[in-house]
Amino acid sequence: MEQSRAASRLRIVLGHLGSPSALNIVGHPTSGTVSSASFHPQQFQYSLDNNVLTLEQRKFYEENGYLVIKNLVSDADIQRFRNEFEKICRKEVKPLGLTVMRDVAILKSEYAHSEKTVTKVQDFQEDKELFRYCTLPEILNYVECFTGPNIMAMHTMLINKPPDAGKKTSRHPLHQDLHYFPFRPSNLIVCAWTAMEPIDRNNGCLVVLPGTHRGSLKPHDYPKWEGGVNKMFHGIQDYEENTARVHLVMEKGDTVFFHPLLIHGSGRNKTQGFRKAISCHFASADCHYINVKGTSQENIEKEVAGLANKLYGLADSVDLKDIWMFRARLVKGERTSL
Ligand SMILES: CC(C)CC(=O)SCCNC(=O)CCNC(=O)[C@H](O)C(C)(C)COP(=O)(O)OP(=O)(O)OC[C@H]1O[C@@H](n2cnc3c(N)ncnc32)[C@H](O)[C@@H]1OP(=O)(O)O
Ligand SMILES: Nc1ncnc2c1ncn2[C@@H]1O[C@H](COP(=O)(O)OP(=O)(O)OP(=O)(O)O)[C@@H](O)[C@H]1O
Ligand SMILES: O=C(O)CCC(=O)C(=O)O
Ligand SMILES: [Fe+2]
Ligand SMILES: [Mg+2]
Repeated sequence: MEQSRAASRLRIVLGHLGSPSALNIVGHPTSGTVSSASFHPQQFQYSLDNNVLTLEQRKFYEENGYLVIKNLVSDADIQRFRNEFEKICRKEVKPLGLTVMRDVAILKSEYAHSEKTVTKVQDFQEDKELFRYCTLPEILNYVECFTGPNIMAMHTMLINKPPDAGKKTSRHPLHQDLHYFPFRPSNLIVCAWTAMEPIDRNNGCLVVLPGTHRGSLKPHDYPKWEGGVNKMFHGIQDYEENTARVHLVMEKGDTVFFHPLLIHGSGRNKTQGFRKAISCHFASADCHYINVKGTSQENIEKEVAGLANKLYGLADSVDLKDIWMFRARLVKGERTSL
């Protein structure tokens, strides 16, 4: 109660921010003045006013760029995602537009099609079962705290990190997801990533550098790893070696929401199991596309355009924007811009 009153006061203080929810004042009007010593408007630039996050959770995200919600997705839902993923691996279903990735270390192996050859599937927006993840009310309830009410699912993945074949290729180098995205503003983008089983340092949990979302987008390129690097797994070349890394140990169903500038990666899978997580990047439909030519993102755009050319015969000059518009899906509210 105390918190929601504080929140409604904040809405008044922060009215100038201009977000629709910031102007939508609910609760008790307050005529008293608010001491600037107890409120720091500038600290609330990464999340929107809402009655979902506690003040503590909101402050944590503002400071750290991520927020873990325990036990958010049910076992029953996770089992359904798992079943559908297995069907995809066995080629019993072939969703339109889906990209199937194999780990660079096992490309030449002789496995039959099974979950043992698939490292990741991307762009499952046409798969009803998997896409349910992006529409779960419990997920969207939190997403809205960052995107506001008009929500687009922009990018989807189910990651099946394989046992490391000895070359450390199962690692994901430290990166910022915004490197891959030609839309802004970054503060209206958030990733939801749900552990489909217990995940810790043994099977390669997410590793984050807290607070790095407050920095800028850094140049990315392939890390110079001896054992090889997966296609498009770009990493940051010159991050602060001294920045504290935090390993996110998660239980099945736990979900982390994180900012697209947060530097993160994941470690090697030292177990014999395939470590599974499902995720979606959401953005406010009010975001706009940008032209990345002349920016540090040009290298990834060229690579994606090259792939589109090879796989679909699209012109090399194809604008990334068109690909994003085509696979983006509205999940709540109105499709205003993206
Ligand atoms: C925020 C978010 C976006 C962050 C990220 O997810 S970062 C990682 C994003 N990664 C991607 O988007 C990768 C997309 N992957 C793909 O499109 C596919 O997996 C492809 C790389 C095109 C492979 O497609 P596939 O149908 O398997 O085609 P092929 O078996 O004929 O292979 C075509 C050529 O690609 C090579 N390849 C396949 N998988 C990998 C790999 N994991 N690492 C490095 N190279 C790879 C393969 O050796 C082949 O090369 P060539 O024989 O043509 O020289
Ligand atoms: N010193 C480093 N230089 C560059 N990248 C690093 C460094 N340390 C970690 N990383 C990146 O961060 C990711 C996670 O690191 P982490 O230390 O958890 O994984 P790991 O080295 O595979 O396993 P572990 O340290 O638990 O044996 C790695 O995949 C790697 O991409
Ligand atoms: O290893 C993971 O599950 C996270 C991968 C990741 O950060 C990404 O694909 O952008
Ligand atoms: Fe990522
Ligand atoms: Mg390490």
